[in-house]
Amino acid sequence: MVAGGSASARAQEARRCERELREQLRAAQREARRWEAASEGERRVAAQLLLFTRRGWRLLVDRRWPGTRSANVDMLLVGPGGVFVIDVKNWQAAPEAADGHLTAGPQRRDGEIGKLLAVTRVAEGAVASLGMSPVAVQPLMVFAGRSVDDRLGRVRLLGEREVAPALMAERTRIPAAGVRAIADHLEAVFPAYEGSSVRPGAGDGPEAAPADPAAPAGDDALFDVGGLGEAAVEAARRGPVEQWMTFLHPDQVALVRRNWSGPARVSGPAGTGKTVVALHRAAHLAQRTTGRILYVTFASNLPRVQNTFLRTMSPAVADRVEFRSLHSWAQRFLDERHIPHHLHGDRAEDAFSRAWVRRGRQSPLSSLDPSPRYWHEEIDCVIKGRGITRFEEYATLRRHRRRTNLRRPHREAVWALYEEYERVRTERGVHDFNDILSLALAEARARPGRNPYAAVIADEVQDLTLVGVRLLHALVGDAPNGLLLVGDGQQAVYPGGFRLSDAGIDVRGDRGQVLRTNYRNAKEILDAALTVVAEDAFDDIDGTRTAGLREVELTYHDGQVTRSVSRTPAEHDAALLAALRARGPRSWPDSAVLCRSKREIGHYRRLFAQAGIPLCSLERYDGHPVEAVKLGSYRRAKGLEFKHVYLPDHTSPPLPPCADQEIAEEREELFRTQLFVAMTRARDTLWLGSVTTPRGTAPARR
Ligand SMILES: Nc1ncnc2c1ncn2[C@@H]1O[C@H](COP(=O)(O)OP(=O)(O)OP(=O)(O)O)[C@@H](O)[C@H]1O
Repeated sequence: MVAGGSASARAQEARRCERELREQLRAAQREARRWEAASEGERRVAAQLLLFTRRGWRLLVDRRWPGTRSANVDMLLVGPGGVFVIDVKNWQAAPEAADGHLTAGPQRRDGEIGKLLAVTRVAEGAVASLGMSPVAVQPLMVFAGRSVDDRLGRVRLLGEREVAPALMAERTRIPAAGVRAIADHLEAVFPAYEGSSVRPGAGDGPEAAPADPAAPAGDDALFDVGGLGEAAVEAARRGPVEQWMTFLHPDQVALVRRNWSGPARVSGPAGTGKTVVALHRAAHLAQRTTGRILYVTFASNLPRVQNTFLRTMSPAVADRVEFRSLHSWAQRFLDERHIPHHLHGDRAEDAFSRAWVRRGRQSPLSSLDPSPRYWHEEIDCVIKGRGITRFEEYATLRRHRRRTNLRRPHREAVWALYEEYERVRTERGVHDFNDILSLALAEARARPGRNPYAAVIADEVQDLTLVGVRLLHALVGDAPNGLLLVGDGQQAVYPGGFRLSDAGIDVRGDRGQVLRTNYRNAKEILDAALTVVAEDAFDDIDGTRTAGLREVELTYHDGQVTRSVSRTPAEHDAALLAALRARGPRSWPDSAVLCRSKREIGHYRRLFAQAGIPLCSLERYDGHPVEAVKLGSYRRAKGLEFKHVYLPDHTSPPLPPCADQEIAEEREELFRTQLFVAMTRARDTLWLGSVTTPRGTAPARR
């Protein structure tokens, strides 16, 4: 078709839609006119809403508020855009929302907002039993005879003209078939109000309105409420992975809505919906409070992706949830508090190299491991990461997830190296990442009254250091619903570790919750991944020792693991390209190629450019669907997921020589954990490439 032709087809279609809308609105107006006892203004609002019943939505009018004797709910509107709890106002004076208050003329009307919020909570509770997240329930106050489009906290304030376009613009959250089941359920929970003053006239009342002819035939008998979540999940499975969820498991919704009396933790194996719960909770808390919510992770790319998800899911509150990597947040925090700091990773690194030459290379440390890397990690993750400042503390410290048993002379040598590093670093006037967190912690503790958050959520908490967790705790203390830590010790991809008890955080009892159903990985994929870490028991941050091969419940869906063994690197790369091409370009936006090192990433970037396969670096991926294969490291893939994952050359890389067997084993184990994380990013298919020719005997590749 020529360009003009397609434009005219679009114009024709737009005219058809407009005609249809006009007809539907006229019918809705006729229907609203038959409402007895409603004022003219209320009828006009009703007409706007009845319009939606002609498009497959359901409107419940004048319902009893359960648990009260005589209170009523004006309207509940259920449609693809969610559940709307509606209060219609026909006020003499214009409403005004300012400084967190609703006024009309000289009068404060905050009580009306409070009442609407209270009944919204009842509706949330009602749909939670169907697995529907509270983020899909929205309170609306609609003003007859007024033009308004405003917001007061969670409540949207709309005039009679604004309400229909606003609802029309809502993104689809509930599959068409689910609308009826939810409405039926709400109809039972909120019974018809006996003393109703607004009644639809006889005959074709709003609930009798014909369904949208475009919607799939809704046969009540065929549709059971229990299957609602499943239907939604199936629809999501077909869409891009970025699609967000409205339906969770009722147990997950219970965690989202739970009232915790202090800090809480949600843990569980890979793919069990921890992030989903954390994001829905962030939105839920933002709906419940007027304060800000801080949502942090260790990785710098993940906050962007999570921000995009939350914006799609719950745009109304998105501005009050701040997604940050912990280090970038801490730097800004120091700026705001005018605390001088000078983060310079390279110069700090250089200071360490200098210290190693002076105090490490000739010390007993090099007989255990001659490469400085292990000792740098010791200072980073064990000493500074845990805020150790005195040798006596370090001398007897239990070094979590460090296998080598360092005796006193080694610890003394590490301490001497640490002190030298600190001396050189200070001399150069630079800070490392740990210093930034320590400075921020000191400031947060010194002036706790100025900490600005109603709640803090840390995702992938196992990757944070003890000082990082203490810092987050200092921001909210033990306030109810203040701190939520989300993560899984089995996915700790950095050396070292800590216990929550070291941070003075107590999550015993119902404040420590575990999710157990994997919703992401096909069975074949999870089995392959668990085989990698089967022998690696690990200590979780609450101190529990857990076997590597964990019991996980699976939600069944088909999947495939392909192992491709090549003789040479060139053959291997050809096999990778062939696998990507065989699945076809339409699969590429949902595919990721994950690598062990930066060098490999560079290699595959060049290879894909030559092959004409579009790429998007995980560093730049922000959670919006992109027409490209994602490329990044195992660590950068943390917290993300893809339908298809390709792991080229995935077997353990040759590790640097090391005399100490335990250090060598620790490195191997860390690599296995990273590989496990990379493998569990795959939802439907996993491609595992390997090369049999020993390195150095094949033509050099990278
Ligand atoms: N109740 C549910 N029904 C269906 N799918 C779900 C449900 N809960 C979560 N999911 C899906 O499961 C996948 C994994 O969820 P999520 O990323 O939150 O898991 P996670 O525990 O944070 O994983 P990881 O620790 O591996 O990063 C996502 O695709 C999510 O949409």
